[in-house]
This record gives sequence, structure tokens and C-alpha cells, in this order.
Amino acid sequence: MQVIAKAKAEEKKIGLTETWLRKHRPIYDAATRHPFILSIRDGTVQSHSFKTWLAQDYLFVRAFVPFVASVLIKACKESDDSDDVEVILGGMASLKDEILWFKREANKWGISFSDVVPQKANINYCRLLESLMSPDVDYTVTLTAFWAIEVVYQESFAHCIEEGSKTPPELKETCERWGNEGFGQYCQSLQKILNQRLQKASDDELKKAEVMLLSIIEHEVHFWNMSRGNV
Ligand SMILES: Cc1ncc(CN)c(N)n1
Repeated sequence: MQVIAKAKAEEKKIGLTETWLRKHRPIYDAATRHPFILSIRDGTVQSHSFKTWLAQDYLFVRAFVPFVASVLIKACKESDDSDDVEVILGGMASLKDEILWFKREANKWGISFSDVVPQKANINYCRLLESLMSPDVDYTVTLTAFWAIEVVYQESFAHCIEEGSKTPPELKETCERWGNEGFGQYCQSLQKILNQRLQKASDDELKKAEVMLLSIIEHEVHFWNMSRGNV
């Protein structure tokens, strides 16, 4: 089955990741067009929803740092392509600025991160990241998770700054952070190195990578749900 998916993607001259996104479009849209995102885009978002998301995401990003480091280590060890290492290193480097940005935003919104308790959806998501850090988890599967985590944010926030959006001015910077063109190009670079990797993957690895994509999308939906008091 996975061989057929690969052949179809080749035939259409698209990567396997694109085939997956087309196949799982409704689930993917549930994450990238989540009611929280749509409420930012149409300007009806409640400030407590935004603050909940911001505080929970800060905790997530702190857990994301060692995860990205583990992806980088796997790329250094297992990839024969230096592009992989450079792209992942770029993502890693930008996390320092991201953490500083979260701290500035916390000041702006009167949030004290030290008082924030991680919610269940966040704990579960961070647990998944932790499990993926194991050297036993294949590099291709880990890279799939990494790309999926980044691209869901990119597509979600880009939607909030597209023409016609009514995103409140005070939230524009947040949306720009992940919705900007540079972040979009970085996601495309990740997708490209992942597609190359998937070309060489075994049937079993392909199956696991596709399941991982679905798992990440599901966690992202639960993550957005927290902002709406829905845990
Ligand atoms: C939950 C979540 N998913 C993705 C991202 C983008 N790195 C994030 N900051 N938070």
C-alpha cells in the first residue's frame, strides 16, 4: 500500500507529504482552521482564550527545545545530506528568540509564567515529544513529527494574516511570528528534506511516519481546544 502511495506521489511529481495532506485534508483542516484560529482571524477571540494559549504554548516551547535538539542529533548521525542539519539547526537557533518573545508577550498581557500549570492536553503532547527523543525512534518518523508540528502553526497563523482577515492589531505580531513568509519557507525546506528521506524509507517506516503525522494533528487540535476551556 505504502509503495503505491509513493508511486502515485512520484507520478504526480509531488512529495509524499503532499499526498498525505490531500488524503487527510479534513483532519488537517480541523487543526489549521480550528475555531480558536478562526476567532483570531475574524476578530472575535476572547482575551482569556488568547492568554491561555500563550501561557500553555510557552510551556510547550520549553519542552520543544530538547525535542528539536534530539532531531538535530539524529540528523547529524543518520543523514547523508548536510541540508538536513542546516535546516534543523536554523529552526533550533530561532527558538532562543521565540522564548524571549514569549516572555515579552507575558509582560504585555500580565501573565506570570511561573504560575502557569500545564493542562492535560499540553502534558500529553509534551509526553509524546519526550517519547520521540528516544534514539530508538527512527529519524524519518521524528522528522515527520517535527515538520508537522511546524507546518500546522505556519498554516494556521498565515490564515490569520491573509487578505480579508480581521485579526485584532494587538495579535498581529503573534500571527506574523509563524505566519510570515520566512517561516513558510523554513517549513517548505523541512518538507523537502522529509520528502527526500521518505523516498528512501521502508514500507514500515512510511506507515509509522504517516501515523505520526495524524497523531501530531490530533495533538494540535487538543492543544487549540485548551484555549476554549475544552480539555
Ligand atoms: C503546540 C505548538 N505547536 C507548534 C508550535 C510551533 N513551533 C508551537 N509553538 N506550539
